[in-house]
Amino acid sequence: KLGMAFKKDDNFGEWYSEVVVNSEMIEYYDISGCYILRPWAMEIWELLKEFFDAEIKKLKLKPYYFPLFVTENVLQKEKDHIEGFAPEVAWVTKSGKSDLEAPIAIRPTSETVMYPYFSKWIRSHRDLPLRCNQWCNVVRWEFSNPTPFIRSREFLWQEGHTAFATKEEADEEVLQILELYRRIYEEFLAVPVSKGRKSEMEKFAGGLYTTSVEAFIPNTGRGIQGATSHCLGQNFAKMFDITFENDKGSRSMVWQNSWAYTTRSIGVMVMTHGDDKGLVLPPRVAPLQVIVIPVPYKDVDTTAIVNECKRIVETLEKAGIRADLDTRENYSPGWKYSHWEMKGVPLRIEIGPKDMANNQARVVRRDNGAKADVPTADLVEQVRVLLDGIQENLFETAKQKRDACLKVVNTWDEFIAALNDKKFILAPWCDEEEVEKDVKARTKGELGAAKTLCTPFEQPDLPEGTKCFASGKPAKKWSFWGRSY
Ligand SMILES: O=C1CCCN[C@@H]1CCCn1cnc2cc(F)c(F)cc2c1=O
Ligand SMILES: [Mg+2]
Repeated sequence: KLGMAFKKDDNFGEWYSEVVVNSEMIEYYDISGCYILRPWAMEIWELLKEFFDAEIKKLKLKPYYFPLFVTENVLQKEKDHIEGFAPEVAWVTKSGKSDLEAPIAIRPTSETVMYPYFSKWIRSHRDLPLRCNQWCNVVRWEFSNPTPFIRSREFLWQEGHTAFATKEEADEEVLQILELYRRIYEEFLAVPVSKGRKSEMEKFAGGLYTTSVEAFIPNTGRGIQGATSHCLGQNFAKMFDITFENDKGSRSMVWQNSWAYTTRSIGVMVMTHGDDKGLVLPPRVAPLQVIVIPVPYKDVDTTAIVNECKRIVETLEKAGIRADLDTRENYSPGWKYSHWEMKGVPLRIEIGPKDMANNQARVVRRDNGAKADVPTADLVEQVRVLLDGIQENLFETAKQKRDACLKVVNTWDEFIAALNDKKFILAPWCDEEEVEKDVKARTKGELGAAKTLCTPFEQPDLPEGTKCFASGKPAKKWSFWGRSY
């Protein structure tokens, strides 16, 4: 099937669903909220994982794998850790025809699975820091509208869980990981994000503080959390008795962090860069960076053209560029152009008789459609330049679009107008939770309520006497507000 039935600016939901299927990333599954991730998605996940895993190994993280299952009493260990989450927990209650003695939960996150063993493994300060990361799936039986990559009942993620002797070490690592998440989004997925701190109401209830990278989807005017890095303080050390003998011979509780990014990141990339021809892939995460297509001509030697295409692919692959050719006889060149545009391949190379005669290649960019005739002798160099140019252009374009949606407001009326205008709102806030709750109450409705997305680390100047947009009280900080996913 070629071409898109829905336009991105007309029907975003249907457009998105069509792009992820037509680009062969996703196959819908017969259980709601569950999706099949096909190679075109998994290869992107693996490219991100390759980068992130290498970076956390530099930070001395060790790979672990903990069980998928957790007992009821362990999961319930701490009320405020999973309070409010209970409806999302999936349970195994039978094996075959017989009931299990006690129901077993499928991990929605792994704190309660891991921390009893952290308690066992950490005895003295020589056992610290403990740095554990696992790549796995988690299950959260959510009921709000399921969306491929963005909100699914099972998703893939990495979850890092670390323990330190001091708060300083924990605080430092929280930000080191957050910077890696910024790089995942900005340097690989070409998606601009804002680093900041979650409010007391929006943070992970079991932790001390939460930092996150926040993205924004202009088409829906919704913020979306890209990844999160929590300092847990000593809360879980207290719950799970994770202590160590310090150098004074007494016992101290450890300081812990936990952090994650998920396959949601792929969905954010699709939403950000996709267009009405389909997916648009940033080269650094493109499973295929160049597709070479022979353009045969009547009574011209097709074999020579195909051989030239093979030679070009080999040359590009030797240079570390992910390239392939499409020699399928039963499809026209035009059909192939549309197919590989739908899949978002950053560069297309067309080789026809004229190109052969002139020892050149016709190179076409997916992001802006620009065409160039490149001498085959310069091809590797030019392809590298073009791929870097596409990566940069996608990021800058996304940044400009996101910044065009940014609205600084100072009053309630400005806030409501900006909210209804699908803006990414920056507003002065008195930092009172009651006010946050009040804004939620006053903005709830069909599209969901507005909430704080994060308080950006980069704070604009806050002139003395600036009032909170919602309460009129003295503002303490600038925060991002908006509807969200
Ligand atoms: O966000 C992270 C990073 C990786 C490790 N976990 C933390 C906090 C997860 C917060 N959270 C998030 N969702 C949950 C859903 C549940 F069903 C449940 F039982 C518990 C949770 C839950 O604790
Ligand atoms: Mg949730």
